[in-house]
Amino acid sequence: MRKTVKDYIRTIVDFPHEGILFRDVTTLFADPRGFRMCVDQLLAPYAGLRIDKVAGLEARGFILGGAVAHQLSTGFIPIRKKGKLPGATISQSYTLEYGEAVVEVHDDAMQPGEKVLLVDDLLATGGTAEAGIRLIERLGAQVVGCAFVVDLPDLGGRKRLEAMGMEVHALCAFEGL
Ligand SMILES: O=P(O)(O)OC[C@H]1O[C@H](OP(=O)(O)OP(=O)(O)O)[C@H](O)[C@@H]1O
Ligand SMILES: Nc1ncnc2[nH]cnc12
Repeated sequence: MRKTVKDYIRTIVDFPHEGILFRDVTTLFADPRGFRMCVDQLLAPYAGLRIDKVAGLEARGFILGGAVAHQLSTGFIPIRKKGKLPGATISQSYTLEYGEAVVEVHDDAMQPGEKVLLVDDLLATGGTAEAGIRLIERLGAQVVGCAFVVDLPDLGGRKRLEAMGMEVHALCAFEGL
């Protein structure tokens, strides 16, 4: 039987903490057929739509977002952890399992009215993606979709983003944490 995207994803038990099943996409990215399938499936719903920019969330969203932007012939915008971008930025804080984190984008990375596709490898609580969406919207651009390889539905991220009016696309789901 032909392998699906999900078949290429490796699960590491107890990383980074005991009790966590870490869904490791490096094995998907390392396989030429797997990586191509994954990028093709991520962008398929958006073929024919106007997309001005693809935004990727650090770090694994950069690998996917760059490939998707290349395929769609758009620019790529990195949304980075605090302190990494060299130009003037706007910042958005979000909640992690323990404490808070901050993501940033260059304040001239998008223009008002531009249509942006947000890409990341995995949707868990949705905190990271929500922070990315808020940054894009604060620049006056519009998020036309949020595309992920993996959804962890038990952590509620999809519901959280859909409650914000977002269109969420994920290639596969893993039940449990
Ligand atoms: O939906 P959430 O609960 O916000 O979790 C999802 C985020 O967590 C992971 O990144 P991580 O924060 O581990 O950063 P990294 O990619 O830099 O390792 C993943 O790549 C997503 O960006
Ligand atoms: N279970 C998980 N596997 C990989 N990345 C994650 N980010 C948050 N939860 C994760």
